[in-house]
Amino acid sequence: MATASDHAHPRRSCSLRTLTTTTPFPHSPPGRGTRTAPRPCRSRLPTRPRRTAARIVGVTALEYALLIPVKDGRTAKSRLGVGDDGERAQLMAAFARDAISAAAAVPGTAVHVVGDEAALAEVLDGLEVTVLPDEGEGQLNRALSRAAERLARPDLAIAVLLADLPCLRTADLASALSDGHDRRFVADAAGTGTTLLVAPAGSTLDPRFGPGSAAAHRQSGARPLDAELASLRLDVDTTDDLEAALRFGVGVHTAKTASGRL
Ligand SMILES: Nc1nc2c(ncn2[C@@H]2O[C@H](COP(=O)(O)OP(=O)(O)OP(=O)(O)O)[C@@H](O)[C@H]2O)c(=O)[nH]1
Ligand SMILES: C=C(OP(=O)(O)O)C(=O)O
Repeated sequence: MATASDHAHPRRSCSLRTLTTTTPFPHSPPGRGTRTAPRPCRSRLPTRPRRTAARIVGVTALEYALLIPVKDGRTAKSRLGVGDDGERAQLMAAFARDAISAAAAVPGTAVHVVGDEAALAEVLDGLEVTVLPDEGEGQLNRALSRAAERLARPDLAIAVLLADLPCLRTADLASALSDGHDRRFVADAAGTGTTLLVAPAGSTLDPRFGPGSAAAHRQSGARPLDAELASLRLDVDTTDDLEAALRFGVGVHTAKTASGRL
């Protein structure tokens, strides 16, 4: 179960855009208000977001479905030269928990992890996400396209955030999601990969993740976001990346898990 110390975010309701109350919300963009600390919720298939309820309480309605693909920890982060398979799996889980915790706090956004629900049970324990099955047969882009098709709705934008972003700050993600209405992406710090792809409502996601994905997304017509968005660009694939992330500042899970490992 996630605790109140998860990125210092209070927990939220699974029905989105919850109620106005008194709990401060540390990483919210200015003026976005506060939240309750409701119960976490997970299910295999998402129900339609309850927008009516959001309208009744007069706060932000659902605008974005955010897909976060997470691999089974046993095969993840093979390029990370830290520890054995088990330790790498623990680090990957910590990166994912920090990224998901920050993402789940963006107003108007529902987080859907794409992956194997049973294998990820511990990683996702207590987080406010739904889980969509990985139907990609080993192909990340296929898994993302299938998940997007499951959620498709004319008024819903769909975005993909990779899970290896232990530094992610809610404000950076909120800023990127609200920067325009076109199909757009955020390149990683190296400029070659992609950490976020956003497809506006009514468009096709057309994900092109993998080696050289920044160029591939640009060629597909997506617009690169040029704002700083530092915490959204620091993906961790290698030990050097992890060191850079630790220097920048990681979330609580990664800080704890990485401690003494480098
Ligand atoms: N569900 C799902 N997630 C994936 C798949 N491939 C990659 N991911 C996730 O996508 C994100 C980016 O992937 P990579 O950086 O290549 O991560 P990785 O495959 O664990 O790392 P390497 O083994 O070093 O390539 C990470 O959050 C992965 O967990 C896939 O086939 N299915
Ligand atoms: C899948 C990607 O991530 P990475 O480069 O971290 O493997 C990507 O950037 O498209």
